[in-house]
Amino acid sequence: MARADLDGRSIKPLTICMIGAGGFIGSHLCEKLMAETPHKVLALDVYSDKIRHLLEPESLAWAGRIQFHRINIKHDSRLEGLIKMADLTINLAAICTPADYNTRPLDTIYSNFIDALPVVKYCSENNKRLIHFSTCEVYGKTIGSFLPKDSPLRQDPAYYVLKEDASPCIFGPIEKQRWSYACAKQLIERLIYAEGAENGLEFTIVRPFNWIGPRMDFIPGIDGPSEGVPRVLACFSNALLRREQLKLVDGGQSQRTFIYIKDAIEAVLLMIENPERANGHIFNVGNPNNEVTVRQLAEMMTQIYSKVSGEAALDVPTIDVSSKEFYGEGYDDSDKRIPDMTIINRQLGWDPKTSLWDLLEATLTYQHRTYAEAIKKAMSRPVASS
Ligand SMILES: NC(=O)c1ccc[n+]([C@@H]2O[C@H](COP(=O)([O-])OP(=O)(O)OC[C@H]3O[C@@H](n4cnc5c(N)ncnc54)[C@H](O)[C@@H]3O)[C@@H](O)[C@H]2O)c1
Ligand SMILES: O=C(O)[C@H]1O[C@H](OP(=O)(O)OP(=O)(O)OC[C@H]2O[C@@H](n3ccc(=O)[nH]c3=O)[C@H](O)[C@@H]2O)[C@H](O)[C@@H](O)[C@@H]1O
Repeated sequence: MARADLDGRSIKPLTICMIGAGGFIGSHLCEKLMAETPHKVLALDVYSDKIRHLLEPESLAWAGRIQFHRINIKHDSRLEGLIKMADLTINLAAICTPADYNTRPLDTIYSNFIDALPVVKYCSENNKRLIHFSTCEVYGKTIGSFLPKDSPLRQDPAYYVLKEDASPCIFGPIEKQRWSYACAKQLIERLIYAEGAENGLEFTIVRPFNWIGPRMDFIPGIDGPSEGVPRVLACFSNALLRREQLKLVDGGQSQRTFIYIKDAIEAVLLMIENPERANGHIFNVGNPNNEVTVRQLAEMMTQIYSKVSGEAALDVPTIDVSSKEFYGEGYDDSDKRIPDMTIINRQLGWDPKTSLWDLLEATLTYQHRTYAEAIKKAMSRPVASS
């Protein structure tokens, strides 16, 4: 049966240039596009491990519809040609782990702003549609966080719900280099918006709110550097797999809404296949029903991992650490992130489905199956003597 868009028109097969296709979100998007659509993907990245199962063997049902190009977009003259060959470019490439923002601020700013510039330019000059991945971090802190602790207004959604077309972007001072990422993302959003306004670029900007699931980041010492600090899902998974305490930064009081990657990818597919409804828009993509403090997240993950692995949890499963100890000088944090869903709901009729419990159970089952043996082996190896 021919695929139809939300307005009943049949969808023509597209060629998509996906930059950063080998990452967490890219791997899920490629999987969905191969399994459920006729679209072709030119997959650009410096790594391909997370999409290897889609590239080999050549007998796969979608062979010929996905092509990997090992390209660093910082310096590769093939970029423009690949964008020209495609109907649509999706840019996911970025440094996007908070441990880097204050320790490698230059790399962070270059990656999120400077390196994205040619992509925007080539799309604009060649009249190609662009879906660019920004972040919910562009909202920074909530207005409510500046009110007195006991102010009743803190409970009023007007002071914390984050709306694409109304909320301000509130970052800390320059010396808090945590905001280097958010600020670079904000500027590239403004540039894309301006290309749309002045030069007619067809664009959609996505602001993900803590998408999580299998293949997110890496487990230090197993499929990433031992000293590396991934995002919270992988940090907590790593501690659970090693039977270590989960570290709560500054007491784990910050709040987040987590969304299952598979729900979020449905929203991206709707954007891809409904350009008339998605062009010119900025979309929050999150799950406002899945809010927890980081401490609650740690408690839930501990309980679920115990169920999944059959191992009893530690007597004291968490430990408090200061942000300076954990991330170093210049760290700062978003206090609360509730996405307003009005625009995506109106334009694309999309809503998230999966509860936090269910998504953590699916994800931790994957983590256990994928890493438990490798961790056991690594931990039983004698430490090399100097
Ligand atoms: N996962 C989330 O919840 C989340 C939240 C907010 C924003 N985002 C944004 O979504 C995008 C994708 O995030 P992700 O979670 O998949 O991250 P990821 O780190 O898993 O994926 C990014 C990919 O981009 C590639 N890349 C980076 N620089 C490159 C370069 N110069 N040339 C070629 N490839 C390059 C990396 O190798 C990596 O595979 C990023 O822009 C990120 O800022 C993600
Ligand atoms: O995912 C998003 O929507 C955006 O937010 C993330 O930022 P953040 O949520 O702060 O990063 P996480 O590593 O997921 O941390 C969440 C919270 O857990 C805390 N944390 C993290 C790791 C840990 O071991 N312990 C711990 O308490 C952090 O301090 C933070 O308050 C990242 O910046 C991006 O991937 C993305 O743009």
